[in-house]
Amino acid sequence: MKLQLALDLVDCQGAKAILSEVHDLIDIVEIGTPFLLKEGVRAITEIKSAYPSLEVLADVKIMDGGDYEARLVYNAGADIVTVLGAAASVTIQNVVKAARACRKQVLVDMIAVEPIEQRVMQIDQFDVDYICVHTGTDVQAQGKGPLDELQCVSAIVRNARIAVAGGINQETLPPILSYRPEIVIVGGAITAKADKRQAVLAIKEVMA
Ligand SMILES: O=C([C@H](O)CO)[C@H](O)[C@H](O)COP(=O)(O)O
Repeated sequence: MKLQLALDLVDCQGAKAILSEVHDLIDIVEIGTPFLLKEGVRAITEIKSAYPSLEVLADVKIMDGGDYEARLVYNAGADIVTVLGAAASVTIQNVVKAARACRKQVLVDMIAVEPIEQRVMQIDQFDVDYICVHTGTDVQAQGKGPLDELQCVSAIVRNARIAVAGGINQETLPPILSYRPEIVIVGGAITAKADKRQAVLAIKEVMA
């Protein structure tokens, strides 16, 4: 099981400051969507150059132009690229082709896909590396989390590995772990804390 740290509301300087505190404790660093919108793909290159031993996931949330956008991001240094489960199947399949050509990986973000079951079963046939159950920040604000969808998706996925994201913290993590996701994605529960290293250590203690 891997811990992915999502860096969303940062710039390159802020991201490097956080990583200087916790880089040795995490497995994957996510260049979050707001971070990418703010800094562009150069953020991927800067972070990968600074921390080459970390896997870098670029949360570009590809919705179209699967081959072009995936290659753009892989060439910037990303190890994993995200594509939306809401995108056309051909878009997801084009991202997978680009990933295999670049010897990189694909995570399909199921954010806001309803009903999720049938679409997950379709996508699980596309040779994607990860399928991510994800409760977006706007839906989190309505008091919702990823647990119910994770229970459903864990029961039907046969090929892809499972990732989970959406407001995960020390308190909400234990029931999530019972479904043994391959990647646990945590953002605000770490980055909003004054002592980020202690926050990561607390999360890892629950994961152990
Ligand atoms: O992908 C994310 C969201 O859509 C904002 O871009 C976050 O990185 C993801 O939800 C993890 O962050 P937290 O929900 O703060 O743990």
